[in-house]
Amino acid sequence: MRTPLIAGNWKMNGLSADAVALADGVVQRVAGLDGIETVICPPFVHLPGVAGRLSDGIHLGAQNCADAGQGARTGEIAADMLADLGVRYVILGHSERRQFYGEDDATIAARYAQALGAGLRPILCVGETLEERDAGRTQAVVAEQINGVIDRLGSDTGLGHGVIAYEPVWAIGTGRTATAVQAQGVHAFIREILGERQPGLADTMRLLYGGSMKPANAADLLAQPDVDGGLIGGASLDAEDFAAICAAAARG
Ligand SMILES: O=C(CO)COP(=O)(O)O
Repeated sequence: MRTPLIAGNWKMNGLSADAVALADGVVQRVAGLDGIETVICPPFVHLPGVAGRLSDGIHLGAQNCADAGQGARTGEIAADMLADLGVRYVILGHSERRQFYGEDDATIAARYAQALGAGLRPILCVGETLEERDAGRTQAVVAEQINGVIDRLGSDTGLGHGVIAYEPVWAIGTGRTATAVQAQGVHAFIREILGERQPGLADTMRLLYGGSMKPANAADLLAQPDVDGGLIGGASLDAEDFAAICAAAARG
């Protein structure tokens, strides 16, 4: 039995007062929901402010962590610094990191290993561009992104207690969502890859869908057998919308 997980990726939004107000709004609406886990991932600088506002079942997440331990890495944040603030999850390999900051499988794997080492739960993001989907390469791209990390982690640790988020790039911030059938198809394929590469995790690892998930389409997506939750961007900036998605996950 996989507990549904709904994670809000606030991306690079909000000043400190906005972050606290949004966290309070989420806690107020989500705290009573049973049977789901909720994560909110504010920008780094708001982590301490938000940490003090959370309640049971609502965890703190970060949007990245460094590919090395503490030391000479200007501008980066080490995984143990995040754990020290009470962070439990960390988003890694988001398509915006891949696209705008050139993160590749090697750096993502190194970040993943750092996160596991600090006791964080990585949320590894994978997904194809529209061009890749149109060229029939969705499965190849997703397999390459997952295997690229597994190969570099080595077999001892593997993906550990991480989570995979399937986020088709063409659905992020576009209002264009993958249909429930499209999402389920890729999620089932990811479970097949896990079955081959990490058999112990194939049934237990949670697979999130991300890309224009909103209250109106959440129930349909979350009803799919291999969709265990969502990674929410735009709708996570509105406490009511985010809570409505959490409620859909709790009902499903
Ligand atoms: O990138 C996302 C979450 O990480 C999805 O963003 P949107 O929900 O705004 O499409």
